[in-house]
Amino acid sequence: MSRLLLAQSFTRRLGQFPNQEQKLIRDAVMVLHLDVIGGSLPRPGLRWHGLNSPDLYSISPNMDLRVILYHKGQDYVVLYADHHDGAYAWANRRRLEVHPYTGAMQVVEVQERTEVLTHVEAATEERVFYPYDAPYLLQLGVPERYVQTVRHATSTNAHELLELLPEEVAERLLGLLAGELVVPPDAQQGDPFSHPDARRAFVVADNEAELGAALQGAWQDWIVFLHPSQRALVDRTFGGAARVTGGAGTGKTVVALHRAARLARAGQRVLLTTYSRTLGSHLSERLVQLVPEPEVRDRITVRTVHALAAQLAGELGLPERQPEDSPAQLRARLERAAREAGSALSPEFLLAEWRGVIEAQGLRNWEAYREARRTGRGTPLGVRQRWDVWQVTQRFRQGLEADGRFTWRTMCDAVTEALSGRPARFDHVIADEAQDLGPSELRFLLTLTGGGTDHLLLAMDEGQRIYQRAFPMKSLGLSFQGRSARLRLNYRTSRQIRELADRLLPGTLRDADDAVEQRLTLSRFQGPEPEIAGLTTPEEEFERVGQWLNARLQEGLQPEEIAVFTRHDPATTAARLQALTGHVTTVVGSLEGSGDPGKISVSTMHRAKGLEFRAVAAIGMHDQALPSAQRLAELLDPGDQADFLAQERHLLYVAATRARDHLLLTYAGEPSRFLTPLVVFSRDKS
Ligand SMILES: Nc1ncnc2c1ncn2[C@@H]1O[C@H](COP(=O)(O)OP(=O)(O)OP(=O)(O)O)[C@@H](O)[C@H]1O
Repeated sequence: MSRLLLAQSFTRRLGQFPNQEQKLIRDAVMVLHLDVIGGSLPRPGLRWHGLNSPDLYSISPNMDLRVILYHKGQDYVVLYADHHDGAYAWANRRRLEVHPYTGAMQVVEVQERTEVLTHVEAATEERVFYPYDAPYLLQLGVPERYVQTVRHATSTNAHELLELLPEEVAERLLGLLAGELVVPPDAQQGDPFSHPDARRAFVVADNEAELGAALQGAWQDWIVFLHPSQRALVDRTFGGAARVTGGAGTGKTVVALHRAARLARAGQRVLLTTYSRTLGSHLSERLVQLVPEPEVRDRITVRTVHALAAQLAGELGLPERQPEDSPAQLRARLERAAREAGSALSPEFLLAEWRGVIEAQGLRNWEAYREARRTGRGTPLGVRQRWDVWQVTQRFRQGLEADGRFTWRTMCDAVTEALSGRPARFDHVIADEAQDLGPSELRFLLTLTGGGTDHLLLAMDEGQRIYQRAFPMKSLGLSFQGRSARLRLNYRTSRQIRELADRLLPGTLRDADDAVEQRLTLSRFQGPEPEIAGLTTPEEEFERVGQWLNARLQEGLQPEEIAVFTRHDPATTAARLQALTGHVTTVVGSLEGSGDPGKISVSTMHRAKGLEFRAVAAIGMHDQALPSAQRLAELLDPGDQADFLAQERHLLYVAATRARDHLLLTYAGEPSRFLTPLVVFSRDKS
């Protein structure tokens, strides 16, 4: 029986047409579906037409539009749509081939670049894949016609070559570049479209309703076309706590969502959690799209760690208290406690000791603190000084309790204690942005599950740690040996923006457990070069950002597709930009209204986490603001300073990688020290 499949290259392209053209294309595909399923040939009105490339055909929704199809035997695959010339140019460069080893159907790009790459082989340059023999590369899914080209690729052209290859193959080769052992996928006989590699690129439209939904845009890429390495993480039984890592935009949140959905469909109780409120609401919205069945969604609780701790504190009957967690509030309290205890220790030092050692390790008595390891703290402390710290922090703790207050971590600790010995609340906990969860939060999450198989999955990126000092997970008894995977394909950010942002971080990151990660990633599309603008005065800087925003809007971007981030004071930034551009409406602070039609989002860089926009401007990136000079001046301990600087650097990485197509970074006066190497990089490039 005949069947109709849709390729990701088609669904992705369809969304880019204006509504009227989308409708024409949709109608033509629906008609084709009727004919195909009915067992007849495409009706003459579709103007079915064979092309030069083997097994490729076109149909014509009107005089100009063309839909490109593959047809062989019983299979019809809708591959692409475009205006006349664009469609045929696309088809001329494409072949659909069953891979001779894996058995998966692949869309292979054939074009002059392949030949160019074979010839640019410079005698002096190392050929990065040369150590791997042709049969192994073939087993990895490299299309046969590319095997020799891959073997001759050099470090200069390897990335360009990877962009031409099917995504799953590119990701495996990136793994080789990162020095990993890459296991070939299973070879599969039979239906070439059902191989896991092919399910990345093609989906069968089983019935008319499903096809209709797909064509209306309900089949979003991240819902339907999971990448094989994402799917493997969604489906895998880990047999213990597991971790998925990956740079910004590599689909960690998507994996977390799909895994939650899969487990809930199997009848399990799942907690899907994260640190920040903005990401929490983003997760809820996406879950509704991914899981239409309310009875399945009911088994998934989406809540931030702190909101859940507060809710459980209420349910468990713990004394009612209010959060008090801002550094300024806590410093003021510590200052008071030090005065009362007659201690000369600075509030800043005490706060770092409280946060980084006492709270972090959940220390409840003097003996434990006296013996505690103070990893990462720069100033050594003798017993006498430790006693001094302990006296002050105990006073501080009692003061908080007496005033009916809690810090979020003491709240998590209290709930963890109250939960001990009670039945597990969830079968699985999946935590996104887990690099920002501290030991108290993780201990709390661990007590929520019964510790069964797959009880915990952490999705995280060391390079985006902006709140939390790194700490060894093994101190909580967590090890991810053999249960850790890294995602390498960036779906969000253009190559140009990612390359710039990647320069903010070292190529290799080491976490507090001494696990080393190569950060190599690959973007799937290209875009305009990001801009860095150095101005003389803040007025000129605002002027420049205003012009840039206007230009984006004139290009056709919707205001809700644009965001402006700033280190401090988004309210003022929003007001000034609105006054300058006239038509900009602002959403300030919490970003809760982000994505509202007609509004450009303006927020702090901290609130940017987990979000994405087509265009992003980061304003005020001068050296007094980033790193925050005021906060830096308060830190006396070298360990605290190093931590703070790393977090501020990560903040710029987070802000820059929210952008999909357009990025502008501006400063007036002296550029941020983190920006300087990027300025040099962009200058060299242009
Ligand atoms: N398999 C896929 N196919 C197409 N798009 C995808 C796929 N997986 C993820 N995406 C898209 O890529 C973007 C980034 O995904 P996601 O937010 O999951 O990444 P992330 O690794 O959690 O990013 P960050 O760490 O920066 O928050 C999203 O727009 C998502 O829809």
